[in-house]
Amino acid sequence: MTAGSGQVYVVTGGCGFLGSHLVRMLLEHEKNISEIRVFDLHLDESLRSLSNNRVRVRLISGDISHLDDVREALHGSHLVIHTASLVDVWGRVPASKINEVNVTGTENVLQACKEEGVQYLVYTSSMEVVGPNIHGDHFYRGNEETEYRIYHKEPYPLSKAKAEKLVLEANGTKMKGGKMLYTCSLRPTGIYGEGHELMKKFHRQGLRTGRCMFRAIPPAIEHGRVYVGNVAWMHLLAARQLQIHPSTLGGQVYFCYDSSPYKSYEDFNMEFLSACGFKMIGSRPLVPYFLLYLLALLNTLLQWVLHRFFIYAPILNPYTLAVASTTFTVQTDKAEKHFGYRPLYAWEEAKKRTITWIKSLEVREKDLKDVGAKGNYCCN
Ligand SMILES: NC(=O)C1=CN([C@@H]2O[C@H](COP(=O)(O)OP(=O)(O)OC[C@H]3O[C@@H](n4cnc5c(N)ncnc54)[C@H](O)[C@@H]3O)[C@@H](O)[C@H]2O)C=CC1
Ligand SMILES: CC(C)[C@@H](O)CC[C@@H](C)[C@H]1CC[C@H]2[C@@H]3[C@H](O)CC4=CC(=O)CC[C@]4(C)[C@H]3CC[C@]12C
Repeated sequence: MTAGSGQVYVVTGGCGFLGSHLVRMLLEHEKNISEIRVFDLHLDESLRSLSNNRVRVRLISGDISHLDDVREALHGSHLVIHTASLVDVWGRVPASKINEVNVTGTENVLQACKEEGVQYLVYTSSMEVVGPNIHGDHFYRGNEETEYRIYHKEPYPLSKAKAEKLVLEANGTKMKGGKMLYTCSLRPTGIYGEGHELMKKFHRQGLRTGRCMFRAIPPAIEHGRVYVGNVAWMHLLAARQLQIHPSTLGGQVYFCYDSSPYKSYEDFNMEFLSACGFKMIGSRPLVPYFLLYLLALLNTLLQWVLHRFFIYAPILNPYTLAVASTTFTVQTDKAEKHFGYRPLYAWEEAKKRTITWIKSLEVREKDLKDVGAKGNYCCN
């Protein structure tokens, strides 16, 4: 296929953790495309060099909350994978901003699809549109049909739920020229893998405490996790099959899953960190839940007191504690039944890749320290 004869895909948020894996996945495994438009507010120039003689990677700087930016990016494209989002459960950004990006941004993508005649939209939703809720209702090995007491108060899950609803309601919309808009929504559980910012934070924290991690959550609390490469693979397959079987995938939601083991969030992270010399202190939580909750409340108070001076957004707050303390795991094969999804990466491969990446962080930290030390020496 000569360059230019294939389809044009748009990946919103394509410079992010999932987005960048998705761009690489499309380049490697999608033969029907000639251009990948990477639409993002913060461009990663290294993606531009991924272009090859078959596929052009075109970086487009823009704000998803600005309709004109989105319209321009989608003009002439064939399909959109919409992953751009403000992923914040720590109070780093105001609720209004989260809503502006995650909800208004999604409205803009839908509006631009209709105006530009883009027929296919795959939306990156989240497990959070379901739960866990803050009442501690466990979601144990649930699927897309499992009844659950959905209760949202936090801006992020609220915004993802609103956005997903808009996407699903837009499925079947008639567009100019008699074309139809087809949409589907993918719900990853906690994504892990190369480039995961939160894992970097846990790793840095652990380095500061002599590679000791202190257990805060009972090991029996399971949290669903899915490898970023498999999430990207599922997006690619959903995008491909939405075009071939729009009546099957259109208007549907699919949890993203693979063979990653069911473990507590902390124990799952230790699958990688223990290979880097870290150890978990405590076979059960070192402090009682009420003390953790008081600490979480204190963090919220400090965030409020300090917010005029700087953004204080620690990992632990009442919401993250509630989520971490409530089982949420999925067991489903809906994506396999509907569009033949099977994980591209087995657990052992996903684990190996993630460990290799974390070890590369250590090399980088050491190099930075060495440069710092030399730098200090030179300045003495
Ligand atoms: N990280 C996780 O564990 C999970 C993430 N998700 C979803 O996956 C998607 C990707 O998440 P991550 O890769 O983790 O986040 P990320 O923060 O690494 O990537 C999001 C991207 O969106 C871009 N973006 C933010 N605001 C924008 C705006 N106004 N205009 C244009 N681009 C903008 C950011 O620059 C970033 O590149 C999101 O939709 C998130 O809700 C779902 C489940 C779990
Ligand atoms: C400090 C300890 C209590 C520690 O165990 C806290 C872990 C906590 C920061 C994470 C536990 C569960 C995570 C969330 C979950 O994976 C679902 C998510 C889906 C998304 O779409 C975005 C990220 C997140 C909200 C994720 C965030 C981090 C946790 C709350």
